Order: sequence, then C-alpha cells, then structure tokens
Amino acid sequence: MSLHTHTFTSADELVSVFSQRIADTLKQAISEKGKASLVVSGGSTPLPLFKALCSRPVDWSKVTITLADERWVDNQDAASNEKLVRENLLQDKAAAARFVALKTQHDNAEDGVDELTRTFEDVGLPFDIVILGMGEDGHTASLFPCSAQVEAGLDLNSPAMLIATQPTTAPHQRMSFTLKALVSSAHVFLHLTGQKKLDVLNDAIENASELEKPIKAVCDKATVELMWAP
Ligand SMILES: O=C(O)[C@H](O)[C@@H](O)[C@H](O)[C@H](O)COP(=O)(O)O
Repeated sequence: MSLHTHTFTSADELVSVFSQRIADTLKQAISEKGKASLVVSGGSTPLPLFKALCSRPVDWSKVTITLADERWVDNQDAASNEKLVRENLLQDKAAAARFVALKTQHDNAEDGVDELTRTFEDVGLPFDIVILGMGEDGHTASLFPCSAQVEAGLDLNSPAMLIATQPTTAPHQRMSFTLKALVSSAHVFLHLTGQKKLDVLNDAIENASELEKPIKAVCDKATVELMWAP
C-alpha cells in the first residue's frame, strides 16, 4: 500500500507528537464505538513513548492494550514484553486500561495459540492502533526472517491471527500476531529511531523480498505511518 514518513528532529519531539497522536486516535475511537484497542511492541524503542503516553488524558478504562508479540518467558522475566508494558505503560492515567497478555501458562508457545485465539476473538479484531518496531534483520512483531514460521506468519490466505515462532538469531520462542491480523488494523504505525534502522527499512522496501525482510510485507499490505527520529 503506502508508507508515510514523519521525520522528527529528536526522539523527544517524536515521543511528544506521537503520544498526542495516539491519544487523539484512541479518543476518536472511543467517541465512535465506546471503546478502543491499542497494540504495542516490546523492545527498547518504545520505552520513552510508554512513559509519555501513560499520562495523556484518555478514558483509559475504555482502552484494551495488548502486544504485537511476546517472548515466551514468565511475565516476571526481564525479557517479558508484558513486564515492560506493565511497568511503563500501565501506569498513571493508563493504569485504568485493560491489558490482555500474549502469554499463557503453556510451556510451549504453540500450545498457547488456541487459547489466545479465543481470547482475541472475544476482544475483537481489527485493532484501532498497532505500533510496530523493527529489528535490523527486518523482522517486525516476531515475524523473523530466520524462523521456519515466517512464511506462515506472512500468509494472508491463512485465517490464523496468531502464530508461535522460533527465531534462530534472537532468544526465546515467541507469540506473534500474523501479518494478516496486524495489517487489518485501522492505524498501523512503525516507530523507529536511528539512521541504521531507516537504512534497513529503505533497503528492505527497495531490494528485499517479504520473506527476507518481513517489514516489507507490512509496508506492502498496509498504509503505514513511519514515525522516525535520528
Ligand atoms: O519483542 C520484540 O522484540 C519486538 O516486539 C520486536 O519486534 C521489536 O519491536 C524489534 O526487535 C525492535 O526492537 P528494539 O526497539 O529493541 O530495537
């Protein structure tokens, strides 16, 4: 589809504008439907965004927050995206939001797919906002080019909304929303900082296949707003 790039002079400016934009979009969804959904990514990039967003005046009690992907670790583990969100986003005003975890009690992520699918059938897709990150290998969510599951995760003909993945170049088994679930969202944002990631994104779009750089599939199949600062 298309990529719309918003370039900021600093990560601080990006966070300020982006958190306001997210808040406004949530408010709009709440005014139209009485509720809103927000899907965030883990990793290190979103931390300052979470800290700014949680104090924005939104009726957070009407907002459901979940993750684009999760590492299959205990929710007290330092690698847990749920832990990151609980400690940094579900704070201040946003403490009133409902959080839906992407981790079950199953030992193996594959065994958690059915339960999570039922959970998200109840939550209801499409989501209002999805905020994606990207790794330097071109992965997004936990759709890793190195994983055996990448083709299935990008298959728009599959009805699956969630997939268990096993990266070979990063730790932990993962649970990830599929490309189909992610690009069905009303607003798809890509949040990147640093020249290196911008170069990876541009290279992916211009030179790679979707299986080589899954972020390319997102940009091909959705209208993506890139929020980028050096
Ligand atoms: O759980 C995760 O690891 C992610 O959701 C992942 O897709 C992340 O967004 C990228 O790896 C970028 O991570 P950084 O922001 O740490 O570079």
